[in-house]
Order: sequence, then structure tokens, then C-alpha cells
Amino acid sequence: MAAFARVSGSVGLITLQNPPVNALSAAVRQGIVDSVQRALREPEVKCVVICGQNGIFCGGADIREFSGPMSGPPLIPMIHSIEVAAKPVVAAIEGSALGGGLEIALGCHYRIAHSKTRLGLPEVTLGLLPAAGGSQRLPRLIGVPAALDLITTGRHVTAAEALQLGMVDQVTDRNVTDVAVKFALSVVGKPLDARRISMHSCPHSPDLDELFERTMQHVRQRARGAIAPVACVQAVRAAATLPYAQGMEKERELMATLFTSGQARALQYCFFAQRAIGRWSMPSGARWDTSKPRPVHKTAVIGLGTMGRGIAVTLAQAGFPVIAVENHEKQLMEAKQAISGMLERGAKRRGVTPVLNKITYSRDIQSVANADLVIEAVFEDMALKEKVFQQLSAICKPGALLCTNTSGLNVDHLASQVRNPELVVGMHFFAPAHVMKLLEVVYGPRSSPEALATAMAVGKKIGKVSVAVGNCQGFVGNRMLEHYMEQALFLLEEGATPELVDQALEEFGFAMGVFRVSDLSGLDIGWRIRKGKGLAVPDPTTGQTARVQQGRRYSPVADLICEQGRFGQKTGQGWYQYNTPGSRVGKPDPWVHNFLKDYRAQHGLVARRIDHQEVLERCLYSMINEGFRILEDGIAAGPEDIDVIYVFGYNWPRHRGGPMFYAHMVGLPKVLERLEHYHQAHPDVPSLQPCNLLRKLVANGSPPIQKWKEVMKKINSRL
Ligand SMILES: C[C@H](O)[C@H](C)C(=O)SCCNC(=O)CCNC(=O)[C@H](O)C(C)(C)COP(=O)([O-])OP(=O)([O-])OC[C@H]1O[C@@H](n2cnc3c(N)ncnc32)[C@H](O)[C@@H]1OP(=O)([O-])[O-]
Repeated sequence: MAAFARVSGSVGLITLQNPPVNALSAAVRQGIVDSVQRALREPEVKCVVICGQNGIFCGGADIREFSGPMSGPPLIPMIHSIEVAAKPVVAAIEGSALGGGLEIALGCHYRIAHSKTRLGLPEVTLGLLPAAGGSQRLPRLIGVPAALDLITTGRHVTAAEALQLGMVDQVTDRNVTDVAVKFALSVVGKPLDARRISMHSCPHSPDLDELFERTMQHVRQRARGAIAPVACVQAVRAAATLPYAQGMEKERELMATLFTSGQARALQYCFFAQRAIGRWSMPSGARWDTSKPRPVHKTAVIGLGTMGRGIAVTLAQAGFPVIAVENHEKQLMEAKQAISGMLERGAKRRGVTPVLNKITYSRDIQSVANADLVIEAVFEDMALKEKVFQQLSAICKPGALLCTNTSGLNVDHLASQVRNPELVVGMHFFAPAHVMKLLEVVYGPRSSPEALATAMAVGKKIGKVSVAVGNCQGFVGNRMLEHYMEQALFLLEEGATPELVDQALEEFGFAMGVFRVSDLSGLDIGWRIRKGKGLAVPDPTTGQTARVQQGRRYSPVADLICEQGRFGQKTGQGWYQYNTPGSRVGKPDPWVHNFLKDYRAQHGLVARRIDHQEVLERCLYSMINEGFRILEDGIAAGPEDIDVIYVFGYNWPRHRGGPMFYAHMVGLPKVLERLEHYHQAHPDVPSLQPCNLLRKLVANGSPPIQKWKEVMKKINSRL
């Protein structure tokens, strides 16, 4: 709701009250309407100040209301009544003014912001556009180019940048409401027409058409099929070319298309999923709010290869002192140089001083004896990791958290190497570790809730989106990815080309298809892992790698490509051809096409026409099916955990919500039917056999994704 009070004699103070972010729920909107009417009606009130409770102005419209019928007074006429008011209305902005919150402020005649405020119109990140006049008022206030940037990206600006853009009139370090009240009294009686933004046209911008063409092209490229950014450009174009009322009509039309779109539902699901994963739970019943993290002051990283360097940078940038250990002198010197460079470039980008002194380098693992948390990031070899954990167990102080950055090896096996297995968890970073937001925090059967709570707390402090998952081969992300990649290889055997598979996945919204990503990360990495699993081993008699391994179909196509030394971008050849080793632009490679033709002939395979639909169904549904197995095994607590992992760690297109949300949108009965269809065609591919949980959810009427956890509990309780 919103409270009204008269302060300083003649100032009507309207306070938004809806913790934690004063979202504009129906009750808050009604409260504002009532308060504005009262302020304008009461003769003693000469001016008005609008502020928010609890140190935040307003987080915008109440996103929770979007999934149901909208009720309460609409925003647009409410903001209009503020703008046309005969008494000056001043917005006192602190904390955040986002979306509808900023739109209210744009309806006010003046805006005073606290220096720590963040302002923005992030609707595009929810699959929407600023639909309470923001797309029409902001361009009029700050100009078309700046408004296009803020509205199509949804980025938040600081108070300093907002002042520089002309979005706010004053920035203060003092109590912003007090400053606003004084300011409001100082402008009583001054003409207001100049302050009514909608009454003005947009500041002139030379060659507007060229600007919009260029922006639309850039936005379409970046959007990868997302519709909201495109609509945002069209709305701002209306502001630049049409009178306000017509522009508002255009804004309303565009919003109507977006509001009910599947993409908007996917993006709003992601918004809440990203916040839900912080409320983790373990199969033991331990939870985020019943487990206390241990204090972590000193940290250490063992092994300064690519991952170790990124992890050290991330910890130091978050303010942790780091002991960086590498026992090879040359590797240590190279790491020191690389890390310093990363810290300096990061500091330059953020306009802060590089924290080079946060890291101390050592060749001696003894130096980590006093660390509260140690992250092992040595080469992905179990024997080597065992040795490191045995050393850490002997060296580290009691209570130190021992973490491994393995991307899929058995965390519990490493726990069995130490005195306190309850203090061992996985902290699986994604390359580059100082850039990628995702962190899989892996707990084993012996990991204590306290250990998990501590790793999750450190994950939050270093700015990672941290997801708690159970220990199993490949954890969640890589375990599902294996099936996605396996299907892609089978499709090559059956007639597809790498380009066709990648095109289907890129049209779906992935920045890069599976074969382009493999060429980027290096085919030799996967090859080494497959060899480690005893898969990519040619039969000594035939010299051929069997196409049935451990009782299931196996495709040796990638191994055979690697045997030719084709490791992707780094060798200039992989699934694509590159001008030179290291170059990034891959062209279709006739060698690969001929190789596949020969391979099919050799194995008696007949190529057939494969369409994009089949590529998507086989690559994505097999991955989703494994997602259901992961839920069934309790490795992930809910679909949100899986979807956040894929959106933040595997570039799953955010406007598709994540693999499990996508299954929900496609419809579980359809996913089940298609998996059954493909499993019938490929009985030797177990990953296509529908998971029991999927069957049970369909049998339970395919409940909405928000209800899966509940239904899973019921299903499990009946087991
Ligand atoms: C007409 C108009 O044009 C259109 C159509 C719109 O206006 S569309 C809406 C546009 N507005 C936004 O996109 C802003 C969204 N919010 C944020 O960016 C951030 O929240 C924040 C404001 C910067 C605070 O960050 P935080 O880190 O301090 O806390 P938190 O953990 O994120 O949030 C704390 C709690 O508040 C909940 N919450 C936050 N913003 C909310 C909102 N707008 N509606 C409903 N709930 C919200 C959130 O789910 C969490 O709940 P729970 O998990 O505790 O149950």
C-alpha cells in the first residue's frame, strides 16, 4: 500500500510500502491513486514528494501479478494524474527505481536521487517493454540514442550516470527524502509545463533512420530470436516519430503482444528461478535457513592452470586474500603474469584499483595451512587429485573447507582421502572462471550442511549464481550435456552435417551450436575424457572403435576426427575449417563431409534427410530426459536448479527458460510421445527411453512446472 502524510507544514509525503522492493501491486497502486488525489485536493498541501519505505524507491510492477488476471488501478492514468498535477511532485529516489518505479518518477516533475541508487527500465529482461509511458517519456527526457540503449538492454545505471544523462535533477549523499522535501518547497509556484515530459518532443537526433536501422540490426543479432528487444526498438521509434498519444498507443499494442508470449513467461520464470535456487535443500532435509555457514577469511587455490587462475582472480576481486599455489616454477611465473593482467583489465573495466596485493604466490602447498577454504584446481586426473587431498588433509587447520573444481569426478571419493570428509564439497566453476556466472556447488553423502552453506555463501560473495547439486558423474550440467552431444553425433551418422545440426540449435536460440562449441573448447578435451572412461579405445584386432559399448550404441565419429589431429579452432580444423589455427570463424569443411560419407559406407549406414525439428527433439529431449532422471535421483532439488544451471553455465537461450521449462512449454505429453517414438527407432540408446518421473508427471495430468516439486514429493512418498 502507500501511506500519505503532511510534513514540513505543506508537503504531501506519499510513501510506497510493500516490502521488500515496494513492487507496484494492486494495493500499492490504489494507495498511490488515493494519496495523490488527497494531496492535490488538500489546500494546505503546496507540493508533493513520493518516496519508498525501507531504503528502496520501487522495484517496478509486481511481477507475481502477471500470471493472473490484473486488478486494481492501471499505472498509465495514475502517472498521468501526477504529471498534469498543478502542484510540483518530486520523486525521492533511493536503492532502486526500476521499471514501473522509474516510470512513476518520470511522471513526476523533478527527480532527486541518492548517490547509491540504481535506475533502469529492465522490462526487456522479463520479455516485456516499459509499458507505463517509459518508452515514450525516457527518449523525450534523455534523447533517443541513450534511451534506446537503456530500454533495449535493460541495464541499470548509477545515480551519477543518471545525472549525466539528465534522468535525474540532483544527486545527494544525505537523506534523500529530507532533501526532496526541501527541494519541493523551493519550487512551489514555479511553472510546471516545462517539467511535464510527455508534452515535449524528443531532442533532435541527426539521421534517426540510420540510427534505428543500425540498432535494430544489432538488437536482432544479439536477441537470437528474443522478441522483446525488437519491440523495444519499435516503441522508442514511435516516441521519436509520433506525437505522445499515438506513441502511447503503439507502446500499448506492442506490450499486448509481449505480455502473453511464451518468451515473457520463460524470462519471468528465470527471474524467480534465479532467486529460488538460493533456498537450497539437501535430501537429508538440511536447508539454507537451518544451516549456518562457517566464516571464511583466507582462501587458497591449488593448481594455476586456466581454471585455477580464473578462480584466484574471482576470489581476489571479491576481497578474499588468496594463496595461489603452483609447484612448477615456470607455470607459476606464467600464472602470476596472467593473473595480474586479468586483475588489471578487470579493475580498468570497473574503474577501480587492481587488487594485486590480495594474492600471494607459492610453490609450497604447506603455505595453505591457515586457509579457511581451499579450492583444488589441478589437472582433471583422479590420482593427482587424490594426492592433493591427502596432502591438504595433513596440512590444513581443523575446520578448513576442502573444495575441488573437478567438472565431473567423484567428489565423495576425494572426501574419502581426508580426515574430515564432512568438510569436502565440489565448487565447479565454468570457463572462464572469472567471467562465467555459474557455480555448481556439489555436496556428497558425507558433506555437512555447514560445508554446503559455507560454499554457497562464498559463491554468493564472489558474485556467482550458485546452485547446490548432489554428487554424481558429471553433476547436473555435464551429465545432461553428454546426451545432447551423443545425439548430435548419432545424427551425423544418420545423414546430418555439423552445419545442419548447429543451424537448428542456433535458430532455437543458442549462440553456438554443439559442433561450433566443441571446436571452440577443443575436441581433444572430450576425447581424453572418453578415453579415460575406456570408450574411445579402438579394438586391437579390427583397429575399429566399436559402435556398441557397454551394451549401448556409441558413435566413434568424434574420436576418429581427433585421431586425425583435428582438435578444432586450436588446430585450424575440427568439425569446421578455419583459415589459421586459433581463428574463430569456421567454414563448412568438405573433408568432414567426405569423411562422414566414407564412415557411413564403411558401417553400412544409409544417410537420410534430417530436418531441424528432429535435431531439436533428439538433442534437447534426450537432455531433458536426463534432467528428469536427475530430479528422480534427487541430485537437483527442483527444475529451477537445472534451468538456472543451463541458462548461466551452458548458454541455454534465456527466453526459452531452460531445458525443464522448455519441456513444460512444449507439453510433457509431447516430450514423452517423441521420446517413445525415437526410443522405438533407436532401442540401443537408453537415454531416449522416457524417465519414470516424466511418465508419472504426465500420468498426474502434467502439472505446471511450479508444482513439480510438490508432485515429486507425493510420488516419492507413495514409493
Ligand atoms: C509496467 C512496467 O513497465 C513493467 C511491466 C514493469 O515494471 S516489470 C518489472 C520491472 N522491474 C524489474 O525488473 C526489477 C526486478 N527486481 C530486481 O531487479 C531486484 O529484485 C532489485 C529490485 C534490484 C532488488 O534486488 P535484491 O538482490 O536486493 O533482491 P531480490 O532477491 O532480487 O528480490 C527480493 C525479493 O523481491 C522479489 N521481487 C523483486 N522485484 C520484484 C518485482 N518487481 N515484483 C515482484 N517481486 C519482486 C524477489 O523475487 C525476491 O523475492 P524472494 O525471492 O525473497 O521471495
